[in-house]
Amino acid sequence: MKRLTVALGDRSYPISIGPGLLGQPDFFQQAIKGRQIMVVTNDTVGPLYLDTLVKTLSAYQVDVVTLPDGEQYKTSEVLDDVYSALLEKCHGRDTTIVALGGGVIGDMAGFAAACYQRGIPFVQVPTTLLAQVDSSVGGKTAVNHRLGKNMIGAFYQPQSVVIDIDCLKTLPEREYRAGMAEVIKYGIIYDGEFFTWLENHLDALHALDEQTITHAIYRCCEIKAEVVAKDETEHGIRALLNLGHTFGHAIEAHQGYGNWLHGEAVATGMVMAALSAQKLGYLNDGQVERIIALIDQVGLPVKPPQAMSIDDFMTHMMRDKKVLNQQLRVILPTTIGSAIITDVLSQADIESVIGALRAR
Ligand SMILES: NC(=O)c1ccc[n+]([C@@H]2O[C@H](COP(=O)([O-])OP(=O)(O)OC[C@H]3O[C@@H](n4cnc5c(N)ncnc54)[C@H](O)[C@@H]3O)[C@@H](O)[C@H]2O)c1
Ligand SMILES: O=C(O)C(=O)C[C@@H](O)[C@H](O)[C@H](O)COP(=O)(O)O
Ligand SMILES: [Zn+2]
Repeated sequence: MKRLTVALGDRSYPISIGPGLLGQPDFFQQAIKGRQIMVVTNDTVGPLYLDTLVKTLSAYQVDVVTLPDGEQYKTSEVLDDVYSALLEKCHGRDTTIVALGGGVIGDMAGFAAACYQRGIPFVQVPTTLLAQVDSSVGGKTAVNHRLGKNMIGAFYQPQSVVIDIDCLKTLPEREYRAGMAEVIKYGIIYDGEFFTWLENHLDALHALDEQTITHAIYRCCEIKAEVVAKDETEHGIRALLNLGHTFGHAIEAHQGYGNWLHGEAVATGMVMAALSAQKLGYLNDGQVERIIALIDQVGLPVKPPQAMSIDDFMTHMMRDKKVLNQQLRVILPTTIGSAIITDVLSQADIESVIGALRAR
């Protein structure tokens, strides 16, 4: 078992990573103060892991709300079901919400916890690779709006993150690949050695070799914890975690939520960012090819959707949360292992990047 801390003063919390944690009461008891729990899950993850979790939480009064599965249900309307379940069962401010699922459930349950009775505690139990390496850590919670990703939300930190790596054994292949996009992101923005390590360990990672996958999850959480501790509400370095997301969120919203998975859209977005960086002279040809090769080897898309025009991209990108004074700002790598936020990328640059990728 490995443990990390997200250091945020009196709101600091642990991240525990290991096999079988879902069945171990200790990891929950340390974080849960009251007697009541509301587990938020979905109709795919519930049948797989709810029984184990409820048994583990047998010292508490546990209620469950099961949401429909999918990015298209990450909405204010569906979130209302969580509030209804809490009210119907008379949950008060001492209730803890436990988010059992991937990033969609974690983001929604976290936002419900931030809002219900103006804030109740919550615990993240991420069950996808993407949620284990990224979304369960750092306190970004949200739902989508039809006009933009994660547009309604709050920064609200969990009490604890419990990562049971055994959950990955039931994860569909496509979801594993989507999670790898965020793993690769950490290598590009923060740790060139980790990027090289990924290039050399793809097979062991894919086989879910325990030591290898634990190392990858640990390193991603370590980087995220360090970044979030320095800049919890994204006024500086935290924006780097958004590499590929300005392009990626545009793809997700334009294609219809759930048609491109978040990780798939971010993968293509990172390729677009790499080509943009090459165009501006930040990355050389060899670095760009390494980024594209790793993303491609994992089986992630490297080209934007054929039907998406430059205007489609710009419409969505100008609503991105990093836009400042109506000026587009994107994250671009400056080498493999570091990145910057910049406002110098023009619409013409982006158009030429899209053209170059389509011609490949
Ligand atoms: N808050 C953040 O910092 C942050 C970071 C990255 C992504 N996100 C958000 O996370 C979401 C994407 O998360 P995701 O990739 O986990 O998608 P997801 O939550 O939709 O889960 C992917 C699929 O896998 C299923 N699933 C989950 N765990 C499983 C398991 N162990 N076995 C079998 N099936 C399982 C789910 O039911 C779903 O069908 C997006 O909404 C994205 O915006 C948030
Ligand atoms: O934690 C962060 O900060 C991130 O940007 C992580 C991203 O992987 C994640 O997709 C996040 O939800 C995007 O945030 P948004 O502010 O662009 O909606
Ligand atoms: Zn993301």
